[in-house]
Amino acid sequence: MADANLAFGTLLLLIFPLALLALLALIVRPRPVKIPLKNRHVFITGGSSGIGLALAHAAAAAESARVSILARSLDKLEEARDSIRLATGIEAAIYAADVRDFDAVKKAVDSAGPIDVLIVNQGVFVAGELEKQELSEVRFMIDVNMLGSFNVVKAALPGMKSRSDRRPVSIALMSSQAGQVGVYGYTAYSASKFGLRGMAEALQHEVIADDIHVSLIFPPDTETPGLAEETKTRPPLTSIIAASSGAMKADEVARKCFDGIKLGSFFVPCNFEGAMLAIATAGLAPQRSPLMAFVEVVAIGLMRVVALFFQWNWYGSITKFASKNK
Ligand SMILES: NC(=O)C1=CN([C@@H]2O[C@H](COP(=O)(O)OP(=O)(O)OC[C@H]3O[C@@H](n4cnc5c(N)ncnc54)[C@H](OP(=O)(O)O)[C@@H]3O)[C@@H](O)[C@H]2O)C=CC1
Ligand SMILES: CCCCCCCCCCCCCCCC(=O)[C@@H](N)CO
Repeated sequence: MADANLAFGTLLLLIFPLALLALLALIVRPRPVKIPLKNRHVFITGGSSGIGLALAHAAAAAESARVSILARSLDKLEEARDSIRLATGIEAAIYAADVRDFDAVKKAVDSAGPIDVLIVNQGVFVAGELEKQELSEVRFMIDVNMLGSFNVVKAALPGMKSRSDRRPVSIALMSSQAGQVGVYGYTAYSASKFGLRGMAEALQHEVIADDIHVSLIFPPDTETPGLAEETKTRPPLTSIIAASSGAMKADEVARKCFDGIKLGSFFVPCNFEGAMLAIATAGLAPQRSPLMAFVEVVAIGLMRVVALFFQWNWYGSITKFASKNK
């Protein structure tokens, strides 16, 4: 009897997880891939400031053959180019264009030449309750963050598909943890970032046959000029909820991005809270790592409990604020 129990226990504890892992290894899609950075062309939108600038520095340091950055202000682009040259000796190509202007983006992308790693990073954020926010601000965030990303991908895709270098290539979209969970003060911003997820999932279906791999990056609050500007007018509740996830430095985020891009990871979380969010919001996202798939399957129930605790805490803060302001 004791033997039977032991055997049964061993079966459950050992064989079941191993069988699950083996099954997942057979079915995870897309298949595992390695995307080399060395000697390749990395094109970064919003590459003149914050996370984008850190990405440009990291790409140059990774011995990319070429680094191109695109943003609106030529002054900031030139400053960025100088700082990249100073730090790495690499001369980045700069393109002044607004992502809302498809023709301008197309012109920049065409003169930059075929792209191996496209990082669609530009973004704007103005926090505020929808009731107080102007519709022009809502439109601004949707236009730059979402439609702007469509413009960039649409402009770059033909060249990426018809590349002569047959090695795998990457399209990475900069979302945010506010693109995984709706946050007070971020109705428009969260919508613009959640939108990128739908785009990324569908796009991956469409481009996998061309060996193009989509990544979706989810940083927490990150120390950048953009965040410094945003915090001046951010509602206290937005800051309180955002502080549930530890703040990061731009170059730490950049490092996580390239780790994820090189493995073709669909979700790229950046910190521990991000890893929990990735599991809690896995849904039907593609997953190419059998081990991560295993962790998702095993931990998803527990992560739902953790998520409910976070919401319990956030609704507590919201209620406290509401009664204070009555
Ligand atoms: N910082 C944070 O806390 C977090 C940021 N993110 C996301 O990371 C990305 C970068 O953010 P961050 O580094 O903080 O931002 P910054 O404001 O520091 O930099 C934004 C970059 O985007 C460019 N940009 C803005 N609007 C446009 C436009 N219409 N066309 C072309 N380029 C544009 C800016 O240059 P210019 O103004 O000259 O055009 C600049 O290079 C954004 O998508 C943001 O949503 C995600 C999570 C957290
Ligand atoms: C399983 C559950 C785990 C839960 C962890 C939850 C943490 C969520 C915090 C939300 C953070 C939002 C940051 C937005 C950053 C951003 O994009 C702005 N700074 C604009 O740039």
